[in-house]
Amino acid sequence: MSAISLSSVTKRFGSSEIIRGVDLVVNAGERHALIGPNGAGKSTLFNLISGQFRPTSGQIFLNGERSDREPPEMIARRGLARSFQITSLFARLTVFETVRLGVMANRGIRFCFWRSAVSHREVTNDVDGLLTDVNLSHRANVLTGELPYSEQRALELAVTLALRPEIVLLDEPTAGMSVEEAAQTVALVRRLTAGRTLLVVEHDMDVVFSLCDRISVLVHGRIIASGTPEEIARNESVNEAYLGKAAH
Ligand SMILES: Nc1ncnc2c1ncn2[C@@H]1O[C@H](COP(=O)(O)OP(=O)(O)OP(=O)(O)O)[C@@H](O)[C@H]1O
Repeated sequence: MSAISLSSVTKRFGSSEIIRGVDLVVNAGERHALIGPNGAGKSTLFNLISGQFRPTSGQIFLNGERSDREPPEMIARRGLARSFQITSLFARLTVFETVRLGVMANRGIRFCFWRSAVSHREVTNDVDGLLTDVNLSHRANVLTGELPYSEQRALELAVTLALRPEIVLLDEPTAGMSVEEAAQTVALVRRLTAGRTLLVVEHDMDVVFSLCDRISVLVHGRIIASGTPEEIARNESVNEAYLGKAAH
């Protein structure tokens, strides 16, 4: 069963075709990396899957059902969450308050929060659980803007997971991190995405090859290969178009 499936998807901005006929399948429960050079269209593809953009042509399916005509809120309700760089938005909120916004949004989406009186305790328990999951319990009362960078990214993960998604889209979760921080983040992402489907854009090939079950390579708006890390590592056109250069 595919969690995400794209069929002949294109996206134009004015006269430039950025996504040029993408077929992509992300199986339910797998961790799938989307890699490719700068400007290949990876963020655009994320925006198409999460409903921020509509394809110019082609079709997108989530869990087998067409999704490309639906707005982002509807797609979130279908169980897809993507990470956002939220920490600059909520710099004056504490870590606890920031995660609570995510929990409240999720309850609003799923349980008609405005109608049912959900107890303060339930929300607090959810927030505490998420903070424990991302190892930020000890930071609950710190202002978001004062967290060190890697903890800001962990906080984004907590807010993304507050939506209790089946499908998670992460955009460069280890960008700007030291080797040690990146390794910790990989362990965290691995643990927190167990039992879910993950599609991740990532430039660090160590992260990609250690975290993901399958990899798709996007070059100039086209998927030039999809396969296991081993298949991708020995694919000649991938090495020519991307990995060789990345290694270089
Ligand atoms: N809203 C837009 N309007 C016009 N052009 C856009 C828009 N969004 C993206 N593009 C163009 O699409 C191309 C692909 O951009 P995109 O950000 O998707 O690439 P990327 O693979 O994510 O790159 P990077 O790895 O550098 O983040 C770029 O040339 C960009 O300028």
